[in-house]
Amino acid sequence: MSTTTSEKHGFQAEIQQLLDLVVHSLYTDREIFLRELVSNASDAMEKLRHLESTEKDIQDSGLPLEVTISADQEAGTLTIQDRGIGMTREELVENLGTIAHSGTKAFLQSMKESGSTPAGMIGQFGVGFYSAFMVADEVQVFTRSWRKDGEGWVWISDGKTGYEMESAEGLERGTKIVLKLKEDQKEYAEEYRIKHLVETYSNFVGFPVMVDGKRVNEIEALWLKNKSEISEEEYKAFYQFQAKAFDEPQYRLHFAADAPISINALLFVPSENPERMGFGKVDGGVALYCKKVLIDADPKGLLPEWLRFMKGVIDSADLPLNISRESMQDSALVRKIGQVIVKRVLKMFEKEASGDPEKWQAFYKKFDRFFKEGIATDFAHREALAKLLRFESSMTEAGKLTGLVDYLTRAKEGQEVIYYLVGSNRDQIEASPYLEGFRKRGLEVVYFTDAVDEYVVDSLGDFDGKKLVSIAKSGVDLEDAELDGEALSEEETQSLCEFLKAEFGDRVTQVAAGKRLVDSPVVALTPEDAMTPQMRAMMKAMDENFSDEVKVELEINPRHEIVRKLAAAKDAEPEVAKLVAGQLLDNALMAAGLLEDARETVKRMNALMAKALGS
Ligand SMILES: Nc1ncnc2c1ncn2[C@@H]1O[C@H](COP(=O)(O)OP(=O)(O)OP(=O)(O)O)[C@@H](O)[C@H]1O
Repeated sequence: MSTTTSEKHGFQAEIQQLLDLVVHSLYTDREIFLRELVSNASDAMEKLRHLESTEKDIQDSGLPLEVTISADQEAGTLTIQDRGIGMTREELVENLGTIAHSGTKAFLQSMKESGSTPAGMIGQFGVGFYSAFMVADEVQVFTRSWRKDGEGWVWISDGKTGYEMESAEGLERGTKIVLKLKEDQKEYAEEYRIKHLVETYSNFVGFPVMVDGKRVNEIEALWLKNKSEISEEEYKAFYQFQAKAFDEPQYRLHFAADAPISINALLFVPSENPERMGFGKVDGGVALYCKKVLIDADPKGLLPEWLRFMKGVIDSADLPLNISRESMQDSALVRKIGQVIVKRVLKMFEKEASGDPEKWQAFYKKFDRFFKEGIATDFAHREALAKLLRFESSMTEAGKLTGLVDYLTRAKEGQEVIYYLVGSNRDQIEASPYLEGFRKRGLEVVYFTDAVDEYVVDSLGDFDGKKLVSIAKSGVDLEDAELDGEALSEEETQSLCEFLKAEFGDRVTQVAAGKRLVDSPVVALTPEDAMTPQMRAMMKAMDENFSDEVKVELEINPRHEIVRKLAAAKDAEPEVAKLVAGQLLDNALMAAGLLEDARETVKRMNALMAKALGS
């Protein structure tokens, strides 16, 4: 190379400001400079590829389109070369000496006015090329345009006040950027470091990236390809590479959208849930790209927390490459992308769940907690998530699951609510007296057996306009049913209830006859505004000083033999009647999981046994 002319240029005031910011404020993320330079190189070659279809006269048209990176540890330099469109003299001045990006100008202006440097905002604008000055104290740009008549140029700057330009002979088409690394940034002249950075940030760049003669980026950006061109094997290999996984993906979502935002997404659902295997909360596994260049491997605020089990890639050409990790969460565009993705994912789940219910059930049994968490935390998608819930019910076989949509198709005409019961397992629920009246009337009851279910139902409240109603609570209205056996008269019932209420005092809020029971004499109901037994158990587990008097509503079955005999005994044998009454209440509390102190119960049982034996 022999130089002919030399010109000195001062940077535009904004560039100086920008450089100052980049060099002094972005120091924590210095390594991104390579991503920026490789991305510029790739853009320049992409542009050339476009030109090739329209222009005949292209300088050095046979050159291979690749990025070549070479490090010279002795000299302390790093060189990034591409075979893209290059730049003419005018383009050099325009592109590397002035700021075209209007957002950047506005940002700098607002910062000047406020007089501060909000750290979280810095990365929002394009630092691009200038990030080279984070690691280099001199940058040389050798470039030759694709236009045949142009000559080569070199642009040199220390990134402080301005730059020098000279014409340069003997250059081939494209751009070569030589970084003279700062004394404390020499690590970037080490081959392994550079390789690692390319693998991290530029793995899917659409041109070969060569580091010291070897291609580093081997993986194709599968998400940008047509579905029909991708085999199952390729999908699986990509998933395992991207998610660092060994299992088979369970479900897959691959789509492209142009409006309102450009999105290419390839997402996977793994087959194992590590959280269930005791690994603690997993990190998000969906990475955000802009035109094949990684922006953030785990972008906060893109997808809701409950989707953290998803893996894959979202690529949006509309994103600014330099959006910072901190500003991600505040970005309206990122939020919008997230909304589009969640909608699509939910739709995919719904389709898969109805298309192959068996597969969905098997998957759901492992991943249910995520969907439940979603219901409790993601208000906007609550209803869609509720459709995906699965559970056993009084109409399923043990071990088989059903959903709320199916529940409603089986509901009786005029049934305006969804009945459920919380318990620790199916057997315990089925043995409880609560179910009797519902079974008798053919009303389906959902069994919620997971510790978090009660909380989930509380968050959900209703589904498809139908309220979710616990059958262990008071205030459930049932129609009359044909029941066998004679019942107490209304007056007899009334008088027995009064007797029992007087006997129990404040332990019960009310004693009344009801329609829920068939085979049991009494049942304890949780008053509508009171804590449920499950909540109580949880509170007690969390706080040893927790104390709150148990209060229930007692429902009696006026057809039950014990109840009928008790009605007679309360006048004839008041002493026995009192013992029986006390025992009935304790039995009901036991069935409800609410008997907290059994000392009185045991004493009473002993007295009853003594009576039964005639002593
Ligand atoms: N390797 C290159 N070959 C050709 N032109 C380049 C090259 N690198 C940079 N340029 C030109 O310089 C301009 C400024 O680059 P810079 O990286 O600062 O911003 P950008 O690429 O436009 O935006 P951003 O990096 O924020 O996405 C580019 O738009 C491009 O025209």
